[in-house]
Amino acid sequence: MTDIKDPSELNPTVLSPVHPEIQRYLDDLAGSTDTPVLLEMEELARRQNFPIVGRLVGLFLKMIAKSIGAKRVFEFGSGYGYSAYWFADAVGPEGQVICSDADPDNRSKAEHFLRRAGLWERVDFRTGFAQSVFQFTEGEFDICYNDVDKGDYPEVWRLARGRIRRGGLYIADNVLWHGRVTVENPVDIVPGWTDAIREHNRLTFDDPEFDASINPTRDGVIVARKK
Ligand SMILES: C[S@@+](CC[C@H](N)C(=O)[O-])C[C@H]1O[C@@H](n2cnc3c(N)ncnc32)[C@H](O)[C@@H]1O
Repeated sequence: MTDIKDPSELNPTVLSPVHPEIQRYLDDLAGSTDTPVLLEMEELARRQNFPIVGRLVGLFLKMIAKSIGAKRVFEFGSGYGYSAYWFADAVGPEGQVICSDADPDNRSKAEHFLRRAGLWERVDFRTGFAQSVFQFTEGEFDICYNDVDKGDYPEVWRLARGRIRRGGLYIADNVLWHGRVTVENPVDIVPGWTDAIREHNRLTFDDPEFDASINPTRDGVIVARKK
């Protein structure tokens, strides 16, 4: 999959939806949720410049997953399990989070972290192309979560939307793409990604079977509830 650096280093047009002082305040509040495993996962992201969702979005994912009583979650693009940590926490001991990632090394790291957090038993981590893994996985989901390469966002939305139960959620990260979605000719990390995200957001908002909204935390998280 495409190896991305921090987009803010690569694009002079990037915008943060949250003022830095407010961001610091929110980060400070969220510090009360520290655990040794979370701190290690976040430190690894900093060291390797790996794009995890971060603490505030993690807390948000856990809260909305719990609020609909989610028990079965599919993740497209799991990295080394940081977002899965929050979903696995939310689904409880009877629940399951099916993770997918192209890089087998990410699976090993996820096992290392999530086992220590007592969450690995709730995770079924499958290595491969996420869209194929999904097509080989049967059944409906309470939540489908999309965090793959951004050019694939419209495809993932089209795949996922029909397999979410009524009252279930479609969630995708990075839907503001560091502000590029607002710029006419953005400097893109990979040509076409901004247009793909715009198409994805439009498709999601315009779908009559879903109610959609964007939480502008970090890089924007879209949440669409199936009616
Ligand atoms: C943004 S990171 C995921 C971060 C993770 N959701 C988190 O917050 O901890 C994207 C990951 O998805 C993987 N990836 C991207 N596109 C993929 C695809 N189509 N199929 C499988 N893996 C993919 C990349 O290798 C990378 O590990």
